[in-house]
Amino acid sequence: MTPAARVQAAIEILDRTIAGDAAEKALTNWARGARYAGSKDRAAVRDHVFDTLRCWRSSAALGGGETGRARMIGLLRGQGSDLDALFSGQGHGPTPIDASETGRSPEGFEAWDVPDWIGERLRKSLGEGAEEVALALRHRAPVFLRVNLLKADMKTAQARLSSEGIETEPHPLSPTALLVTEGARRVSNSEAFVRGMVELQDVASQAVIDALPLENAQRVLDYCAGGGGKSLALAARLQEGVIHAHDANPKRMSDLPERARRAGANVVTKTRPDGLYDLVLCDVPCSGSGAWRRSPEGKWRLTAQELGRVCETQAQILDNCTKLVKAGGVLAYATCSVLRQENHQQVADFLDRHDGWEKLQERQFLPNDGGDGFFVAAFRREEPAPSNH
Ligand SMILES: C[S@@+](CC[C@H](N)C(=O)[O-])C[C@H]1O[C@@H](n2cnc3c(N)ncnc32)[C@H](O)[C@@H]1O
Repeated sequence: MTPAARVQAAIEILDRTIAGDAAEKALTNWARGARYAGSKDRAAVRDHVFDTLRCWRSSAALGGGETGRARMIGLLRGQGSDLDALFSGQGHGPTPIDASETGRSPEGFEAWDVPDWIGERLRKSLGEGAEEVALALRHRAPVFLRVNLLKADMKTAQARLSSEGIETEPHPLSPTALLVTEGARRVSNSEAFVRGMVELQDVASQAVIDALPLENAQRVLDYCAGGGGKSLALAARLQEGVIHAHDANPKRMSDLPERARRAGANVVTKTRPDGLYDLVLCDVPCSGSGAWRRSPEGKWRLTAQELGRVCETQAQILDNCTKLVKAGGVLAYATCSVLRQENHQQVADFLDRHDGWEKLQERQFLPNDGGDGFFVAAFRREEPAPSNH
């Protein structure tokens, strides 16, 4: 496909998303009907679509309209691309741009590429830092790997990846993280990956696990395990002992036993928690605002009501999990959000609702630190006072 034909394909896919299809579905349907498209074409079309979704408001302003075509013009205009070459009307490319498609500079929250109400929440949550975070979320997320210390050390994993054309460098946010600088698309078929030496995992997600006080922990519960990314990272940090992985929707854990086998990790899936634990991690459902670089549609779909509902679920999960922690044990709370309401506010509300818990730490990671936006907090359950009898 020519660069212009890729742009035309992206325009059609964006129009499908405007009509209501999820972008992934629209991309899959397009790829099924486009047998002529090679892997590089598919990757380029996908990049156009997701770049536009990240910059949905600014691209509409710059492109002078709300259609797939207008947004694509706006995106490319903002990137400084040669619009005349791409919109020449030749071959399978889009028709030339006419005088009505001029556009204007985006302003205020339009330029931040967030809905107004989210812009306000970001300001309340992050103050002066809000704009930098919003602007970071307009860009593609880097690819990070976690070196699985159960199978390899950092140097061995890096050398192995390099021999397969995947270049990496360590990242200061986590001692197990490698930033992929070349060959990211080769990772999932590489020997290093297939043999469990590395996992795909965001650096801040790794840093959340690094932050947990796991010394002396024998029994650990990952209460919202999902696909199990954090369960596997927990298992790699735990010297001895077992990780129980649980999820309200157990189907989400269906690949976890195979992933754990490949990683050599002691992770057992559980439909119900089993007894009391030294540490319970609640990696709760959230707005996903810290990960909007990867899932940009969430940025435009989230509503204030939905955020309110998610916050209620987060508080309920924390409350339920208090019953699962041993005296002296730790309850940990994590989100991939940058919104105060889901993070510091939940911590403050939890401490208001529950006696007998001491806050050990809370930390916010921001997308401009390199990884996704994440938040982690930990509370220790106080030991009962010794009786005088
Ligand atoms: C943020 S995701 C977990 C991601 C996962 N820990 C990882 O690192 O890959 C949140 C998970 O919580 C689960 N969940 C939602 N409500 C829950 C509840 N009330 N109890 C337990 N899990 C719940 C969802 O099914 C989802 O898999």
